[in-house]
Amino acid sequence: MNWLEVAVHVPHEGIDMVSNVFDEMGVGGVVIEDPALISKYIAAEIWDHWEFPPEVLNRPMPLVKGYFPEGAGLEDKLALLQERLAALPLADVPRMETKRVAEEDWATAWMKYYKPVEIGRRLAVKPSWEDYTPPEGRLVLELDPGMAFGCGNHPTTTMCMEFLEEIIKGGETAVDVGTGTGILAITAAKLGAAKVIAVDLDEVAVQVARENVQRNQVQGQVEVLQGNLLDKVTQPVDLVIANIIAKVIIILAPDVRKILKPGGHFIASGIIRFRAEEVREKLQEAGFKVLERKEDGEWVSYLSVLEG
Ligand SMILES: C[S@@+](CC[C@H](N)C(=O)[O-])C[C@H]1O[C@@H](n2cnc3c(N)ncnc32)[C@H](O)[C@@H]1O
Repeated sequence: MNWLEVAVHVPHEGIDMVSNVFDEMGVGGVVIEDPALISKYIAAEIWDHWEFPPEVLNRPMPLVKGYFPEGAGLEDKLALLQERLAALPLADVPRMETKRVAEEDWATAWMKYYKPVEIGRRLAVKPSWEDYTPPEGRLVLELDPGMAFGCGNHPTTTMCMEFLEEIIKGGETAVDVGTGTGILAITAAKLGAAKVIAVDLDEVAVQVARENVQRNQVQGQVEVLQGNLLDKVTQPVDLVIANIIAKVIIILAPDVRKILKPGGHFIASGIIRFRAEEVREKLQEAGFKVLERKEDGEWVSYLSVLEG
């Protein structure tokens, strides 16, 4: 099925009114792009990292977008929408723009961005729909990311994989906090970890990670659980991996200390560069010695060890 995207340009005070018009017409999944709100969030440092093109940030007015299925009755729906927008108590009638969107573009557009990628000295990640023959000696992870994060194409993930390659000797127990697709837990298992608990808050990620664990036949080593940070973990482990964000790493560090065996490692990633020193201090305060720092673009990852 194809869809018609209707973008309505509206002043800030009209955003809720236009969303409500879409809702009343049975249009679900309304998208709001409000440059003032985005700028406010950026200024308040609510996001560690953001990527908005200048045309979104500099747009003079917010946009409210709704999606109509193409087919019989579309003209009437658009006429009704126009009528309802004209009746809103706003100084000017909001301007409307339309664009066709093909269903298959939505469903599969992201797939073209995922290609097989070789990571570190011994690892490779292959999306499940791509053909790839690894060079001798590379361990291949086969992943289908679905709606979860982590297909080996983000530096925060690849830096963790490189650390895992360095420290896993075989037989370790580990926890992967915020597992997404399960990529880091599966990496640890393929490198020889004996037991990995992979946790994510998001039930979609948990489902995707479980499928990827099966796909890579590491179900004997990796257990995927839905949970908040370390709330499902009680046993002491040799290694904790967390690729989340700086704020969460800071909160997590004292709890990681509680479940790590003495001399255990903590791989912390997803740290935006401007918060990297603050994270290092918090790691040290929590009793960790930072062994190595990696950086790639705006992102920093630390490998640390529990002292004492
Ligand atoms: C940046 S992704 C990392 C995914 C994967 N580990 C990787 O390295 O590519 C962060 C993941 O952490 C999960 N997450 C965020 N907050 C969490 C929390 N409080 N407890 C557990 N998981 C959390 C998110 O749902 C997301 O899947």
